[in-house]
Amino acid sequence: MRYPHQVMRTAEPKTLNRKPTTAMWREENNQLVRDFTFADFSEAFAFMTRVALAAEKMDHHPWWSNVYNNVTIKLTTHDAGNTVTERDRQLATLIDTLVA
Ligand SMILES: C[C@H](O)[C@H](O)[C@H]1CNC2=NC(N)=NC(=O)C2=N1
Repeated sequence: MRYPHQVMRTAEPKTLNRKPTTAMWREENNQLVRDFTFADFSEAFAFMTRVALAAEKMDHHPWWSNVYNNVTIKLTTHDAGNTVTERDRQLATLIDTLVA
């Protein structure tokens, strides 16, 4: 049986468990770069929301761009003169767990 609040629910958050079709991180111009392609904008933006919360917790923030279902993330440490540091590698690893 369904309770009223269940009837009101919208679609299941299927977005959060789906694997994107991506290559892994590459190092390019002193940045760790990874491109992600999702099924649609909702999936891409759900992913970005999760990354944003994780980044804020780490106090380490991505450069990123989003066009519809594509997200590109570039990680570098501006406190270290825009070089790749352990903090970038940690955030990359964390981001990987959010799409796994
Ligand atoms: C003051 C603050 O902790 C720093 O500016 C943090 C915030 N987020 C950051 N993010 C990134 N990508 N590089 C940094 O050097 C950095 N530094």
